[in-house]
Amino acid sequence: MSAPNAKKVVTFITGNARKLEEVTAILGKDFPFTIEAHKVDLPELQGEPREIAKQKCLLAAEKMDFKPVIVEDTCLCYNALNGLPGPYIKWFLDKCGREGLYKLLAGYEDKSAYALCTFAFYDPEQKEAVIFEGKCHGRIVPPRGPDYFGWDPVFQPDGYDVTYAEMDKGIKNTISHRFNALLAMKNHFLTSDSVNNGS
Ligand SMILES: O=c1[nH]c(=O)c2ncn([C@@H]3O[C@H](COP(=O)(O)OP(=O)(O)OP(=O)(O)O)[C@@H](O)[C@H]3O)c2[nH]1
Ligand SMILES: [Mg+2]
Repeated sequence: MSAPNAKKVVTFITGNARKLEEVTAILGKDFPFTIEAHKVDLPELQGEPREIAKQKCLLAAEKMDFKPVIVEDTCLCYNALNGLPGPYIKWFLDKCGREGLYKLLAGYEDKSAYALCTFAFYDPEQKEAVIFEGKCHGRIVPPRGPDYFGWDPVFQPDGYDVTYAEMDKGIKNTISHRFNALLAMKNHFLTSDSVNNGS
């Protein structure tokens, strides 16, 4: 049995170590759950971002015997392409590389884009996935900065003259799509009865 004031545990299911690093850094200590990570490569689903996150979350919950889990799905959306590559950015990055992600927009003047992060939390009491979204607007530029994380070198957030890859991690983690989605999730839990009652 856990101590009365022990934090509940929620498992973050992801196959991506970089995501986990950022989530841990952003949530810090003032999150009402203890985050445990579990590495599972979940299927890359098709469709609209919210529906993908919801289905991904239900698959993850099933694997974890319907305990509380969170998953996250990230999109990189080009305005000139009506939101594509969007949820398919993982394959575009894999097949075209970072330079290719920039060259995709060669025929378009509009280089604007947004990064979209969608978290889904499986709530065992409600038996449903609750969705939290966060965005960061910017534009697609020729790759600059270290190749540490995915498409970070080609995304330059609005208001900055450096890419995600060039900026200090501490700055990225206070303006990013992931930060904004986690802020929404954190606010939900800080006002949620089930967490505050310790039930
Ligand atoms: O430069 C980046 N900065 C970011 O902040 C970021 N967040 C995600 N990604 C990449 O975008 C694709 C999303 O696909 P994705 O959401 O399915 O992730 P994934 O399959 O790697 O992990 P997961 O699905 O097991 O959680 C994958 O290629 C990720 O590496 C990022 N790249
Ligand atoms: Mg994935």
